[in-house]
Amino acid sequence: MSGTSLQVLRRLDTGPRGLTDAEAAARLAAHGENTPPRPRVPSWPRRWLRGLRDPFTAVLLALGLVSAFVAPWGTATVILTLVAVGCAVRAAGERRADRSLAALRELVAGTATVLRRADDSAAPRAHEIPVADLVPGDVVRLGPGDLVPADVRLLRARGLAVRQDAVTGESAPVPKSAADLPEPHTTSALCFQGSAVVTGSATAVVVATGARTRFAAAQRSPGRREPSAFDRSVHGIAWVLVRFMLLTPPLVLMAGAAMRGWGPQTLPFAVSVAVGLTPEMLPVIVTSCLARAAALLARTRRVVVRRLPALHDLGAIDVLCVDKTGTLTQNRPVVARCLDADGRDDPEVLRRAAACAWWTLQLAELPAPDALDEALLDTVGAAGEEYDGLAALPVAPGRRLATAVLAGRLGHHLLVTKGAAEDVLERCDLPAAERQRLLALAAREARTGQRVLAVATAERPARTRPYTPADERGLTFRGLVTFRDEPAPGAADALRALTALGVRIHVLTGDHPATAARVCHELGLKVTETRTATAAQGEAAPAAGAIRSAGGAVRAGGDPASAASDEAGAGGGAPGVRGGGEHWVGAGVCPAGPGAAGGGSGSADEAAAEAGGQEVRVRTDVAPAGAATVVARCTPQDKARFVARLRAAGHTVGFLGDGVNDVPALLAADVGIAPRGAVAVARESADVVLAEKDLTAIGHAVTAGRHSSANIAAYLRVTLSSNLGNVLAMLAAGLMLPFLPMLPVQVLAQNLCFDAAQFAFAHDRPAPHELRRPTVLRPPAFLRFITGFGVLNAVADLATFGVLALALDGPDALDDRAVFHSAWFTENLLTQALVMLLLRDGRRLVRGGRPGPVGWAAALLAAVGLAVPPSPLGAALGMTALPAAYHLLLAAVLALYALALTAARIRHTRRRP
Ligand SMILES: Nc1ncnc2c1ncn2[C@@H]1O[C@H](COP(=O)(O)OP(=O)(O)OP(=O)(O)O)[C@@H](O)[C@H]1O
Repeated sequence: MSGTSLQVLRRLDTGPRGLTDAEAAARLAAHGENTPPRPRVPSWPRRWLRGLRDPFTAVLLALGLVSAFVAPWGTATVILTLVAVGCAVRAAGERRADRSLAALRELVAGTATVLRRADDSAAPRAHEIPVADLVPGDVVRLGPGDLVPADVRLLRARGLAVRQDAVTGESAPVPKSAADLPEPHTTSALCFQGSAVVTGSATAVVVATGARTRFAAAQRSPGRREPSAFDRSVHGIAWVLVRFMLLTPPLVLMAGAAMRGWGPQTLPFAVSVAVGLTPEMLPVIVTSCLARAAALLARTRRVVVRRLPALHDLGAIDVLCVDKTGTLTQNRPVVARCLDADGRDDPEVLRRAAACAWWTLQLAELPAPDALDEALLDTVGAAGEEYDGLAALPVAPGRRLATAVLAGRLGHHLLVTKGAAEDVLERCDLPAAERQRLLALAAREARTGQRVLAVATAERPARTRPYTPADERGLTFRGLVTFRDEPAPGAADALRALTALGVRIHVLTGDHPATAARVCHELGLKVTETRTATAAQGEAAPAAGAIRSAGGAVRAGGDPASAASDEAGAGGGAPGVRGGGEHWVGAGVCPAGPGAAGGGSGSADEAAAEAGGQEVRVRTDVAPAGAATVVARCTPQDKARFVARLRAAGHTVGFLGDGVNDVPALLAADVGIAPRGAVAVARESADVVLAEKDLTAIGHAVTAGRHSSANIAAYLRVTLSSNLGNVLAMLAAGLMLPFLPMLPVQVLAQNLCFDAAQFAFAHDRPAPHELRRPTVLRPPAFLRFITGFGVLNAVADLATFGVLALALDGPDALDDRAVFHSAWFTENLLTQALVMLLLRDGRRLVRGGRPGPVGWAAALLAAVGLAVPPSPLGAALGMTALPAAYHLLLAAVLALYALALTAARIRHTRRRP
């Protein structure tokens, strides 16, 4: 919307004081709710067609089409039916999952701060209202972490920068200003729905809502992240198999041609064998497993999984990085003490800090005070009213201090600065020794677990030129204010549960290291290492920041033994600050929970980082399993870099954070998790959102992720080793026999039965030990497993036939093709049923006296295997009834196979680390 801000206000029939309640209600009725346009629900055919993009289904389709041209219609029909049914089941699963997620999104819908008046004469008041209730003409306030709730025209803005990639695709923050500029530049005064406020604050008038916003027109989702752990492993396995599948038909063809010359059925048989190898139900079973678990989590724990594969990644995480304030603590600080430079109580320090908070709040027009400012104002009241506020330089991501410029004595301005002790003292005129002493004083307070702000002032000659951070120099130190912030309820239990699940905790915080270490201690985490991450040059260079100690002393390689002795030096395990605070390097943390082992003996799992040309080695695996590390004074980029390094070192990393500072790390992690109460942009960036306060839901979500991953893994293990065994046996038999070991249609029918039985895996319950550690599908280990068991399966198949052929009527029986085909069909389904039961990795066959879903499915599969050959369906498929003696021998052979399978599995389990 073009024009000056005044013209825009007039056109919208509103004013800078906002609408009255009655006007807003009338406009809501006229314009409708400000609900973001619902993502277009794909139609059934579209969903169905999307299923064809899956590599297995695509290969299957190609094989179906080939056989339509070269084979009898039966083969092509069975293959194409498989494709059609697979796509339909998958589309139905996705639709169900989408519906339950859409309903859940309501649970985490956002709010906006709007100025409304009771009637024309009343003063405007800031209200927090649901975003859906905004109307054109409303005046809203925006602050860091907010998602712009509608298309707005800025009326006033301070230091505002927004990320508007959801609308325009540009991912770098864009500066915005309220200035009335000529036509081509007016977009700098517009912010679009779906943009995220990175820094600064603003007051703006709503110009468009709902379907009339730019976001509705663009319908773009925020920038995609790189493939997750889940995508990586499933794709890894899928592509190996697809290659193998593509190789199978030529191999079968060549073998067949060599043995029997080209026959009319050789090509269809080759195609069927390739189909037999395909785990075509993989996408369907993956979707069903994940969708079921996500729906259950939402219902029972109110955990919203916004991206289904994130559930698998949750099950795979071995490291969870958490921020402290608002996640491990309540972020409801209360002023505890105010002290002067000598550590004596001094209420004047508190009054100055509160004056700074008051005027920052007024002048920066933040929609809500920052929690520390709120605590100051709660204690002192409107402390700044005796001054006149002139300018404010608020806190921003990567900037740990705030300054208010007040009118001082005649002809002078008074700068009041409060912020992180290191950052404020760095800007004070002080001898180095005095600075060290004051840092030690701050560290002493922090060691009690309190949050600490330093306060400083400066008097300057009055001027009209605007103030910038460069003016925060030559300050006079006034004292410290400390705050208590209680641990979040449930945080200790949640950490204990995660530790018991084998997840290591790293605390990444913007706060003082000693405060963070103390909070960890109170939550039952024993600190094994604490580091300080500092941006190279304060707030000016967050991008160049690297993890290093505050005093510049780099903790190179972090020797675990020295971490342990640091800890002793800091007071027998109590986390603490040594050497006056600034050279705070390392004390350690170890969880007090199960699996905790003191000290640190991790292997040298290191990642390197460049810091201003200087190579800094950062240990990512210092502590033993379950132990925690604290990295303090992190900028948002430090947090993201730490997460990225852990991922590069092979960990699957979750990040739990609630603030605008946490957004880069939420996006950098395999799984971003936002707690209830997180700012809108953090919720929007997260894969998983907790709708309840209770952090213990994370442990349940991790278990749910492991549950579904374990089922997917069991399905893959069973189906792939069985399919591979069958294909190998068929290839070998094809070379030995003068006829095809099975007719193509029989191969496909048997495959169809097995596929149907596999659905039981979506409903299975994994063995308890599978839920106790991260579940990662590692393609190489996986492929080794299926090759080993596949070969065993093939040997069993061939041995069975050798024995049976000899024991029945001698080698001549092989001439009876129908008997051979029927025997193979039955044997195949029975061995597949056995594999389903025995390769499930320690799961019980029977629970509470009843077989589980996989038990029932295996029984049904075996029954089909026995019943089909003598039935009319069997006759239609070219099979015949088998002699009774065959069944007796088959039972004996199957018993031997079951023994061999169990022995091999036990051996495999023992060898596994
Ligand atoms: N309103 C404020 N005024 C002055 N300084 C502040 C204010 N809020 C925060 N700070 C300073 O900035 C530091 C970093 O704040 P930031 O929001 O990055 O992290 P945090 O809230 O302390 O911790 P976490 O990263 O765990 O959420 C704080 O420790 C404090 O020293």
